[in-house]
Amino acid sequence: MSEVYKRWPAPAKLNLMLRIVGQREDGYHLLQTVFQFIDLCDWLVFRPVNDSVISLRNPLPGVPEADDLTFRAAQLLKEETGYEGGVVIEIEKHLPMGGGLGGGSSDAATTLVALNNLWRLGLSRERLMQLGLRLGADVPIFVFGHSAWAEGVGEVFQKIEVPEKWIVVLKPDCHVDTKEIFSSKDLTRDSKSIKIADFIAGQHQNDCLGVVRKLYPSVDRALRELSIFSEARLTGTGACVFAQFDTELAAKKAYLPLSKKWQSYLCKGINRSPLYSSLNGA
Ligand SMILES: C[C@](O)(CO)[C@H](O)COP(=O)(O)OP(=O)(O)OC[C@H]1O[C@@H](n2ccc(N)nc2=O)[C@H](O)[C@@H]1O
Ligand SMILES: Nc1ncnc2c1ncn2[C@@H]1O[C@H](COP(=O)(O)OP(=O)(O)OP(=O)(O)O)[C@@H](O)[C@H]1O
Repeated sequence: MSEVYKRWPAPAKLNLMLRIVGQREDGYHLLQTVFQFIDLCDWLVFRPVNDSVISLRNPLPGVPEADDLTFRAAQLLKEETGYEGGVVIEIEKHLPMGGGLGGGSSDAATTLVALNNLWRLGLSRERLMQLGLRLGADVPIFVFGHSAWAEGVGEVFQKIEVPEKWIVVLKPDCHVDTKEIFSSKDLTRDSKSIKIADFIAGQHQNDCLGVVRKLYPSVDRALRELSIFSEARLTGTGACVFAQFDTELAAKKAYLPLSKKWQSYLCKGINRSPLYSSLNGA
């Protein structure tokens, strides 16, 4: 009989606002952003093996195994701890790639948290966040596991509670390159810092919006079509755009017509990552 292994969730995130307030000497940008998760997830399975090899059961099309963030996260854990075992990783991919929903980063964070548990490594959440940052700026929030006001390059967190609204996400048919947006000469890099209270009062600006709209006309179209129903925003550097709704009914009224034309998702904002409910039930 084949063994049944646990499935670990890797949720998507949204940036409910994003301000660029400076730039470090290494080129990375200093941000103020608000992260919230949505109940749309990739699912990962980790099967222990008797040798020391890390492998992917079903590598993602177009992503060489050694570049996959789950592979790199597992390898980093082995390097850091000297752990000698291996693992086969299986990814059930649902999150669109290059959509600004942080799918690859979330897969990496789930790998760090799950293998820390399965391999009994005993690393603290703080340490896993530091390791995650070496894989990408968006990895630490998924290890943190709670909605947050974030500063630094997006890795210094303060827990916040954000209304858990219904959300419609549209994925325009393009892949936005985060690096390209952050290297644009037209990017606003000197926004004034604001306070959490300003965000709560309605400051939802995303400083990447102007550059992304100009370079990617389909993002511009998605924003215009979604804004007929509610305030439409860009997550991260895109390509995904989203709008919040107070009721499921209102969200469906937007989702139904838009989903005929756009790759779209009807989901809910969540303040606690399902990764930790999964860990506690491990
Ligand atoms: C835009 C956000 O999605 C907001 O959550 C993230 O800051 C991006 O996070 P990410 O996709 O994990 O990005 P990384 O893979 O670390 O970085 C991609 C590229 O974006 C630029 N980058 C990223 C994050 C940051 N705070 N400043 C930057 O300038 C860097 O040129 C970097 O080479
Ligand atoms: N497990 C993975 N899942 C998705 N992409 C991965 C993975 N591992 C590596 N990648 C690479 O990372 C790139 C970005 O993918 P991802 O889905 O994380 O984009 P994103 O949602 O725009 O991320 P972010 O919001 O962090 O910029 C992909 O095009 C792919 O080449």
